[in-house]
Amino acid sequence: MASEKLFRYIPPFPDDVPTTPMHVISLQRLRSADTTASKEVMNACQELGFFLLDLRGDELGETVIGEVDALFEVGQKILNLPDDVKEKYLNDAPKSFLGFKPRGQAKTETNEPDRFEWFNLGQDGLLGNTNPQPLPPLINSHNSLFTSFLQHGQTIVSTIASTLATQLGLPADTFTALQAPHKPSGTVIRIIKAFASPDVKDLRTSMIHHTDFGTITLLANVLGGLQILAPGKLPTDDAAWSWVKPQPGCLIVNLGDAMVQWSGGLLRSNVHRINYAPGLQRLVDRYSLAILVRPERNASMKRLVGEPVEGEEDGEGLSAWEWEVKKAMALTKGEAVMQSKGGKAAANI
Ligand SMILES: O=C(O)CCC(=O)C(=O)O
Ligand SMILES: [Fe+2]
Repeated sequence: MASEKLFRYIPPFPDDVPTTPMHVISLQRLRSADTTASKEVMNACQELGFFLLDLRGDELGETVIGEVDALFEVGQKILNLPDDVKEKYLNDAPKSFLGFKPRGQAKTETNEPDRFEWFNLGQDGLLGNTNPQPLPPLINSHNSLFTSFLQHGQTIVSTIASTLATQLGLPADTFTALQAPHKPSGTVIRIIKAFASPDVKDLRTSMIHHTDFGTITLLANVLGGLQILAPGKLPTDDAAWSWVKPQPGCLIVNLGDAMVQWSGGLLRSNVHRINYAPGLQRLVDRYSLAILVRPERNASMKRLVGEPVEGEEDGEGLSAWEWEVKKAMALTKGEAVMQSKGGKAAANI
């Protein structure tokens, strides 16, 4: 997450909206294998599938805070490039999700066009795993910043993944070995612009509710707008949604479906969405930044804990790439049920 600095120039997050209670876990304590912090990560990943990671006071964390600040500035410029530049780097969905996604390419739950744009910058091109991704000069000129942010983010992801493996009684490198940054994968850095919602008659979702496909997502928010669905509730239940209040110096961490699959349902990927920003925050455009880590293409999606359960989705025999294509196809055919997966009911935090 960004430093205090970026929070100074935005309308305040209101104090009269329901917010999601979340564990705040210190990166410094996690990196020194602190038992309490490790158990707390495990609990958060079973109960909600989301937690806040406090980067402050850790050398790597402080570096990432600086990189997030710099990337928020660049990201805003990238997402405001003229349309004729963006058109040259459009994604080729569903074949490839790299590049710009224009506003309205997907639908919201009311079947209306979505209200966000994004740019997906692939890890493979950045780290030389494949040919470079065609990039606008504005991104190319910041290649080293994007690359170091990605590498630092991957170090954080690997700390979380090893903590979870150890907590599950597996060898520490169980998950990290399946998502090595130098092996081809669908891992991306994503910058998002969710448009302001000035019209009170048109307060609706920007990005439809979903779970992330991959393993671990690191997310930097400054403005509100991200909402989490309470475990056990239906997305159609308005009262079941609460807002995430962004905290300076903290990243939002959430697990994706691949971690649920590998852990045989012990870990949780929770439904979330981008709604309009709360209070006066809805009057300004909202930018966010994420690293969405996916398993390497050839990784096995076999569950590593417990036995397959009849009737439950099973990746046995599938590679990560085949598993992702199967999921993407189900999504486009409207067959996918966007519901939280795995985990156990939340205790009071
Ligand atoms: O921008 C955000 O706060 C969330 C974005 C998100 O959920 C996603 O890109 O998968
Ligand atoms: Fe997401």
